[in-house]
Amino acid sequence: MTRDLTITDVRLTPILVADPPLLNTSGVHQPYTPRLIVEVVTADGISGFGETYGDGKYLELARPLADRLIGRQVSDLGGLLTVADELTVDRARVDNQLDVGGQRGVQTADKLRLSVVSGFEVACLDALGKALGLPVHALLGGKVRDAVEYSAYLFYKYAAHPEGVPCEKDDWGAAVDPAGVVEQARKFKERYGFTSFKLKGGVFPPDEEIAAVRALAEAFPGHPLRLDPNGAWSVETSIKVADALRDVLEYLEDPTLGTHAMADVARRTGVPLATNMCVTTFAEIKEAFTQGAVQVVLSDHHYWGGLRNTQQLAAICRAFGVGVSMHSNTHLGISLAAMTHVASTVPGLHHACDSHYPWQSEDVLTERLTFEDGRVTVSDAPGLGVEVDREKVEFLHRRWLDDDGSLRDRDDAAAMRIADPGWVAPAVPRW
Ligand SMILES: O=C([O-])C(=O)C[C@H](O)[C@@H](O)C(=O)[O-]
Ligand SMILES: [Mg+2]
Repeated sequence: MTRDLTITDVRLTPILVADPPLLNTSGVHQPYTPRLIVEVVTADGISGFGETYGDGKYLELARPLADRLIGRQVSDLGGLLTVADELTVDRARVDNQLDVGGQRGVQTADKLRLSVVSGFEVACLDALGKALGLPVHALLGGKVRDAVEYSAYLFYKYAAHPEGVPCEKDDWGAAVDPAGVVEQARKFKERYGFTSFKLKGGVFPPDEEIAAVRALAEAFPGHPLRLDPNGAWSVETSIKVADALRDVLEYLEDPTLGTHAMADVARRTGVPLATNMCVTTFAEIKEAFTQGAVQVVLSDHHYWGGLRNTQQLAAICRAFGVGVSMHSNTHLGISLAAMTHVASTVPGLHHACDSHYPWQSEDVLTERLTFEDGRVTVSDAPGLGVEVDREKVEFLHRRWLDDDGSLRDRDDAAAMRIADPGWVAPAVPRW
């Protein structure tokens, strides 16, 4: 049967989703965080869904991109990138700006455009797959594994958001010391079967974080462990931590900022370094790889510009003998499905991928995706293989509409100031 793949409508729905009080080097997560749900509709009435960052700077590019897609084909993924390239980015959004509290380095117009287009690319692939009766992994060339392994993403965490702040409750408890971190890891293992553990560091002085990783190693012997302080340490501190943990770390993630500093640490410790900060664009690859600055690149289809770019990144990594895995920010089930499809197509995925999904008690799917033995099964249903619940989207959109603007742009430092009014995101390196 011939299908009409013409895009006739693109619906953009900004939402706010519950987020627990997770600590990182800039502060703490706010009780609700913005995401954007992208729905692409074809002439045949098929809807495809994607999600991406929902902060204002992304929304202001998403609308003009949506308008320019009407009349194009959902299958025209190359053209989608070309259209996105033409979007004008407000200079104030990029001049001297950091993204996600600096976790992706300096903001650029290209990074902004790629982050927006990623949600549209996934939506187009979902619609195309549904139209053709093919899963997204088949559109990407086919899966090479039936399930994708994820790691437990451990965070230092307060028991609750500050008294009086509207929020959803969670049952994870506090984790502000080694015993709390081990307890959290136990829950992750019990609930989802994860066997790799990543601790988000850069929160407490390095000796305390070394003690937490040691406690994990003792509680879970032989399990791959990672520590990620988001560049909070100097080269000398990074070397000290690497030396203290070399026998238990699978890798150290972004201990310090910048290619030269990372290369110095890698050279002087021999501990593998992973990154989602020093290599975040194709342009940064050459220098980082030739200097030996990173041994594992953590791709994130949201900011690399989609699933096809993620595959290209993986191919480049393979050519250089550099490992590849996946980074994650707060995301919902649409993105977990997208991550799982693309990860299923990447040969040589030797490290469990990151995912924040277990931290999200709310979702826009009729049925949440599940982890079995730490793995998500790759769906063979058409498109992403997930169904979006419009009532849930509407509920979370209503929350976004009702917000006075204070939660519409992620600000971990502002959230920290509610508990600690003098807080400013520390300059890095902090230690
Ligand atoms: O470096 C990383 O893995 C991240 O950037 C993940 C998240 O952004 C995490 O640090 C967070 O949300 O606080
Ligand atoms: Mg990281």
